[in-house]
Amino acid sequence: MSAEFELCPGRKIGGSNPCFIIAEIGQNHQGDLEIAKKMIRMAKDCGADCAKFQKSEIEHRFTKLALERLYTSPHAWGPTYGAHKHHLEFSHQQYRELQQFANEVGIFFTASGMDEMAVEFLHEINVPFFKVASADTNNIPYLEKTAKKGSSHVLKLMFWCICVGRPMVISSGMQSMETMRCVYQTIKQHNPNFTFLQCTSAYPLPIEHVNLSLIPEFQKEFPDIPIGYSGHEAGIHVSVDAVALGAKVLERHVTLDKSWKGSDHAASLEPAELAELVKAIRTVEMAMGSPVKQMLPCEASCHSKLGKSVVARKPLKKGETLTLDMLTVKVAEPHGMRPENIFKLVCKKITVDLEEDATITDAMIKD
Ligand SMILES: CC(=O)N[C@H](C=O)[C@@H](O)[C@H](O)[C@H](O)COP(=O)(O)O
Ligand SMILES: C=C(OP(=O)(O)O)C(=O)O
Repeated sequence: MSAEFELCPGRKIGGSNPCFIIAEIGQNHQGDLEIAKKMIRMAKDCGADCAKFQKSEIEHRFTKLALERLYTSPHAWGPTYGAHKHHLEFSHQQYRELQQFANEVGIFFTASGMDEMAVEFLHEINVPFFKVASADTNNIPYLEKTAKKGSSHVLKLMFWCICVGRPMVISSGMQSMETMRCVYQTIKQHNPNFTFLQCTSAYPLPIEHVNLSLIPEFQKEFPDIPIGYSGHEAGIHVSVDAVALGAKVLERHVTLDKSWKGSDHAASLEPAELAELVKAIRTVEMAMGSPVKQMLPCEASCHSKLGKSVVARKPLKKGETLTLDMLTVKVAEPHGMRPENIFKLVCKKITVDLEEDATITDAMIKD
């Protein structure tokens, strides 16, 4: 069972807690605040736990030349990458409005801080946890500063004031396991509460590069943190499988319409798919059930109709010493000794006369 911690007020992840589902609105709002609000409401209506955005302080995230780069993609919102990114970026005031809206709707609200200044802002508005996008996962100075950020959960004990780090959800796209080990060591020094998400950063992600088997591998490498999955493949099935393999956090891009302009829409889930995904995850979690193998009360009726017992293969005389060829296994009436115990009867004495097919019970046996 993986470690658990409180990711958002009153909501733990890891252990046997339900998978925490993040609806990644990202930049699928097209730069339109009203669409962003519709998407927050949609995420809530579909049963997601959290609505997430991507916050950049553009001049801190990109170099001048990167912003001046021509962006000729059909998904471009401007002639240069800078113009494109500015079109998609909400202001601080707009973020506060979205946060307030999410609060009213009743869904957790956060964003990936796409640079250190963005993290400062998210800290200021008191998001419940920091999401580290894959592109920053090997940005060690950023990780150190982010991990050190105190949270609103400040415990005041007499003269002591203990700051518990704001939890972190860290994606692993474009990274190696060696880098992830270094990330683990970096974060762990400052913040005990974090999770790694298996992620491959391709949009849409070809199924052969999903590598779900990395979920148990991550869990082996880092047994004391919960592991999750950030998926960019089309459809919902792989994400449900990720949960069956132990993902305790699941992040998927969401959209109001996959055909819209924008790099992420094609690999995103429309509302009906998100609702189906949430339902399927809750179903598979229930189906994962218990690791203890035993006959369950719900199997009693099947067992009573078709469960087998040890019976006499031929007529037996009171006092006879049993050998294996005197016994067989059948669906019998009444039920008797369980078949797995048949070998224990060999060399024991039968204390009653029995007809062929008669059920053998414990009470009929003597050493
Ligand atoms: C790696 C990373 O940050 N990926 C993000 C999260 O998955 C994406 O949402 C990008 O922001 C998006 O694909 C960028 O698209 P464009 O370049 O058209 O603005
Ligand atoms: C890029 C992001 O996520 P991921 O790396 O998980 O795709 C993000 O959270 O902005």
